[in-house]
Amino acid sequence: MGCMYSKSSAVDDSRESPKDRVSSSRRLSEVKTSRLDSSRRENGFRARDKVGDVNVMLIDKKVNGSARLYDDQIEKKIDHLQKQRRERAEAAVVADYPGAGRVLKAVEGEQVAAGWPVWLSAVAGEAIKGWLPRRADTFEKLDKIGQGTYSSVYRARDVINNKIVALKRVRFDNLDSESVKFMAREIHILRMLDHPNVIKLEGLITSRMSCSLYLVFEYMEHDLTGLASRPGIKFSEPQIKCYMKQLLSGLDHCHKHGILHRDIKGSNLLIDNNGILKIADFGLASVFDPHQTAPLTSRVVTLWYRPPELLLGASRYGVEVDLWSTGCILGELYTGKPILPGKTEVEQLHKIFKLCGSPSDDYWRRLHLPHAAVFKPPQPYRRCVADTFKELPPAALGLLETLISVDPSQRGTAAFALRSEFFTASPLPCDPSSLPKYPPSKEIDMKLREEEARRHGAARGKNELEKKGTKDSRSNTAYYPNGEKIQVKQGHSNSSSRSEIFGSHQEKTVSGFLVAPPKQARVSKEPRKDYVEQPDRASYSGPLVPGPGYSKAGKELDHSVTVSRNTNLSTLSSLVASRTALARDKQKSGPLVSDLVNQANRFSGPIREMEPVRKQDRRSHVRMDFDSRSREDGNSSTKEPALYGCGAGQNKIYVSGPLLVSSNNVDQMLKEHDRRIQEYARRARHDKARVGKDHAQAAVDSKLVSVRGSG
Ligand SMILES: Nc1ncnc2c1ncn2[C@@H]1O[C@H](COP(=O)(O)OP(=O)(O)OP(=O)(O)O)[C@@H](O)[C@H]1O
Repeated sequence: MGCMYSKSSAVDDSRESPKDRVSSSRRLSEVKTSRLDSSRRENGFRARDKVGDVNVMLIDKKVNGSARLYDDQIEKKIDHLQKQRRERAEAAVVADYPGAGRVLKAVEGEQVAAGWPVWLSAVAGEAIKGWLPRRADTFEKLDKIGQGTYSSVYRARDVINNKIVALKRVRFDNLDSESVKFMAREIHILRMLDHPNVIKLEGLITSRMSCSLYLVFEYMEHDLTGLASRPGIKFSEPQIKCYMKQLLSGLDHCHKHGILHRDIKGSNLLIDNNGILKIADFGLASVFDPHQTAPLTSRVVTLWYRPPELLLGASRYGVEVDLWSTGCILGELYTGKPILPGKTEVEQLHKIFKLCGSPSDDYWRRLHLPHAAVFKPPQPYRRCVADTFKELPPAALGLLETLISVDPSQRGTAAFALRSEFFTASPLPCDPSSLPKYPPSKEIDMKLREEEARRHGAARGKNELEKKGTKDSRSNTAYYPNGEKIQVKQGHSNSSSRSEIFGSHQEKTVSGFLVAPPKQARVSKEPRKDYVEQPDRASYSGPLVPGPGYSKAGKELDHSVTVSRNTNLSTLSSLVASRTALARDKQKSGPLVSDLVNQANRFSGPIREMEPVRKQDRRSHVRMDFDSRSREDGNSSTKEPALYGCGAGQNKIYVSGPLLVSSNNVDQMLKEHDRRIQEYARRARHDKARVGKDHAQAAVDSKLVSVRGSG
């Protein structure tokens, strides 16, 4: 039953009163009002009709021209619409990350009672379902063993189970549900997989009040990049087969469970002391849709391992993307160096076409690739895989030919590869347990070796500066854009974490972890021998060594950086490296070609969203394209040293940001940039979602108006 109300005075508006309502005016004192929460309803009031004992809604007549009454029917309608909207939002979460999404409120309550933080349970209840969080003080952090773009990884002792584990601290913003969902997807996918060649997630460390999360993994002593870059290591054919067999078995398991890894590369293939290889880092993994209904992003897979269709912008793809990367690993294991080390997406594609032949007309017709018009080479390239890899045993070449087919449909499957002659022809794969035992070796160790060598280089540069009267020899010198010198602390990329870990002998660190006893800390403080052995290898870019191609697709930066000639570009993300090289090149060979710039900029795709960063780009441009290939083709071996060779002693890095930092910190700086770009992207997504919500709200509002009108 409804009555007329006015906020300011009694109003009789018979136009608005259906017959079944009592159309008498009512005094405001007869209703208990509360302002509706949303600003979009700033003129609306939720109210309780004390007389009729029903929920009503008041719209302030000052704005709407007349006082309106909405009876409990309309209130129900609002509730219903709001509920629908909530359900749709929840369904969207589940569709995005099937299984990783929300759980029923009751389950959420149970999870929070069990110690999970609300922000996690509310967004990713499904991913943590059935698990209890582990407490930080049941682990003793030992040392930092890995630094990913999204994470830091530590070796730690699980004091309850008395075993060594790896703790991955994932970087995300717990107040941003998109960011939490992204992280939850990794957890959810890891929980779906159970195979000896896939890393096992053993638990999660967090607490109700915590805003961070650690993933607990079985500990793996090596990664393939670190292992392969160790001085003196050359894998035998049975060993290569052994690693390849394990990689393909793990992949086969992922693919059979509908998971695409989308970042297969050496540093993500972990190896333990028993020679067991496990695929790790599912941060970019995705649930694979065999019917290809939902488009996927093409900005995945680290550049050197990225298949041509992704470089061309494909958004419908499947297991073949992982098989391409696997082919690159196979070639690399045999040749001892990356087979397609492009510095930019354009150059990457060019290298692929030069090696694998340019795609057929049928390919372009069938695949409808977004960037086809721009990157279709004007003249065809002949495939020369067999010539290039003629030293490879025939069975290995056969498998390589299949895996790096330009046409994704020719790459087969992991199961198919496992049945290939490569694994049945002599010599057979060796048993993992027969593999040699190596001292711990990780990509990070290799980076430390590089850094050490860079410091040597910096010291040489410093001597030159000292000759010119520069005094400070202990701190790195950095410059403001105006050329003013600033001092920055001598930085080791791990220094803060190391001091956190080793610097205190208190029982627990601030983060709640136990710390290693002093004795161990002392031992660990000693520089690890393998970090510094053969520092002259630092510029070595041999097998599975991270370089520009190791930057993840979504993490490529697009801002202006000029690096001195003796900065090791292998540590820069691809776009930065290319721009760096080009800026150098520009100094040497005059102006850039603007149409190539436009072409390259068109190719940068979604990064456009990050206008704040891109605005700084204008000064440097990507120069590589198919027109430049003639220069490169003609003299590729001499051109690259010209771009990337080590010149004499400049130690400054010019960045378009506020600070100019020295080369020792470039990794950290780029990582920070990467992080910020991720942040921008996340915010953009978040804003988009908010706009979506606003639209939904507007739809509700308009429905209300029409209900009101018809009422
Ligand atoms: N279970 C583990 N045992 C030992 N080391 C590990 C383990 N997991 C990861 N690491 C080390 O930490 C590094 C970073 O981990 P991971 O690749 O999972 O993080 P990420 O942030 O996704 O990194 P990336 O930017 O390379 O993708 C790895 O290259 C590896 O060396």
